[in-house]
Amino acid sequence: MAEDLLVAKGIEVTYGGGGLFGSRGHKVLHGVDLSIKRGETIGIVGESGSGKTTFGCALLRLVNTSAGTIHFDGMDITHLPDEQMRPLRRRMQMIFQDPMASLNPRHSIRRILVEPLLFHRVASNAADAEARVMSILDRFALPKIVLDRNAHELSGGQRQRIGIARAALLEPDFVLADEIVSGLDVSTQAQVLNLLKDLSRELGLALAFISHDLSVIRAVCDRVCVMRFGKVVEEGPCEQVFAAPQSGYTRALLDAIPLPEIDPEWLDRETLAELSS
Ligand SMILES: Nc1ncnc2c1ncn2[C@@H]1O[C@H](COP(=O)(O)OP(=O)(O)OP(=O)(O)O)[C@@H](O)[C@H]1O
Repeated sequence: MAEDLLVAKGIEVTYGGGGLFGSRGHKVLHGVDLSIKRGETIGIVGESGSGKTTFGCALLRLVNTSAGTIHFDGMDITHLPDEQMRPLRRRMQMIFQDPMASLNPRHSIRRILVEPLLFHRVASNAADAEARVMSILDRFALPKIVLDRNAHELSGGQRQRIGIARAALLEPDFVLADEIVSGLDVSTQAQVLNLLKDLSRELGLALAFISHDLSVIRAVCDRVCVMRFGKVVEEGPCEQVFAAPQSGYTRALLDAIPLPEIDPEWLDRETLAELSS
């Protein structure tokens, strides 16, 4: 059985607090436990405000935790100082819902893809970086011309693929994808999800997929973790949770979804080819 890559135990996060009047702040995570194995894809689902993004950010050490522990690849990173976190940053990538917000609008796509490769020393020199970028463009079915464009000159689906390519180029062990397909039309969603699934399989990377859309989670994830009010109310293999949810909240979430927009069938290549022909 694959080993745990990321293990979070008893995570608590409080926003605000302190200040002039000594406010206690707003506690949004109340002891969240989750472990993710190498090569595993886990979906984190729950209504708006349930704490999904906060939890994802806590896993990546992007927000401070007030209690709990986070282990990455066997190392306790809960309070690791920034300079010791830096080499781990390459291995823990995040892909955002709005790629426009994460792709510098003043930089060409070439620069956006090449610079992190040199910064993190994944590529040994500029020529090596360029070669790696070229091969991922092919892999992601992106035309070479996008390299000379800026993010606002691309389509939403292309931008999202660039966001994924930038993360994948760094050869991470863990990728957190936060609502990355919610702004895309259904067939583009399927293409983006397909790419991520393939990458996770090929690179053996662990993928945490935050979505409020249960059909997306069901289409791509091995396991699902259902959150409500900053706690995990249910967690287990997707098939099991979708077929026989144990918590009333999960049942309510499932009952509330309309017929799935993304049929898992859509994720096979032949269907995709049919769609795009
Ligand atoms: N930087 C912040 N400062 C203060 N409160 C915050 C901050 N970020 C999030 N919150 C609050 O924390 C709670 C959880 O927010 P979070 O974004 O983690 O939930 P979510 O489940 O990801 O929601 P959504 O699906 O709408 O993105 C919400 O009440 C939100 O208002």
